[in-house]
Amino acid sequence: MIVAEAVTQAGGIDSVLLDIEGTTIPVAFVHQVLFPYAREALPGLLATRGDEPAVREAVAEIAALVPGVAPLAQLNAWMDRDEKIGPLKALQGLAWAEGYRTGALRAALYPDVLPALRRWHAGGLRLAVYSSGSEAAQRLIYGHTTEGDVRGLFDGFHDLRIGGKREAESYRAILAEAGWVAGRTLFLSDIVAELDAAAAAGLRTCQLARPEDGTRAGDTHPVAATLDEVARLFALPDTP
Ligand SMILES: CSCCC(=O)C(=O)COP(=O)(O)O
Ligand SMILES: [Mg+2]
Repeated sequence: MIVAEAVTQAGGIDSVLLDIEGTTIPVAFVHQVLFPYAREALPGLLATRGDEPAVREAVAEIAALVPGVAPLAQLNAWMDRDEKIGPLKALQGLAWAEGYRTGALRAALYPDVLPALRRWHAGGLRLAVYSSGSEAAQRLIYGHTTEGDVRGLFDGFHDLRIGGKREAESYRAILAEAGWVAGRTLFLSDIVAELDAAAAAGLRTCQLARPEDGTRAGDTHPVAATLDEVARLFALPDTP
């Protein structure tokens, strides 16, 4: 755990980019609630909503990526391997929209997340999301938390259309789009490969290793178990 390095880098951060799964939302919620819900809903969605532009576009993308394979078979194969692929993420987002609409789905963030994000936002930090989940899915999650609609905390929502989370170029593109400065932006994620890519683009980084998720702490980035710990390590606003 590189605590000393974080302490020497404290201060000077004005923007925070946040991963979702394993960072603001429990891995269990994504894997035991969201993913099974989408897996069950996708056959019906493909069968009944194939004329909708978003569905047509995703199906065409699947055909371009894996010609000759039935879309549902390919989606199931990707879900089996938890692949982060644009058309799968787009269709999962459409499936979840129905779940949030009916009330079957509601996003339970880790308990430390909303208090910390509210303090950071009130303290003047700019916040944005970068997740493999589609932008629509990100807005659904933060629009339907157990504490209501908190989308207003965020300035931006970035997904795989800007590039993969393990590629430095994606972080450069996000900074360019947001007008943020790399050295004053902190990226939070549970995945070391994502943090490595962000660090290669010049961002500051901190790994969230949540005990309840069994996340293994790496040894190349500062590590925190909660957003309160992140705030202490990086001297973010209104640290409790
Ligand atoms: C937008 S919520 C669903 C998250 C998701 O589909 C996923 O694959 C997790 O990706 P993340 O980049 O947030 O770890
Ligand atoms: Mg994650």
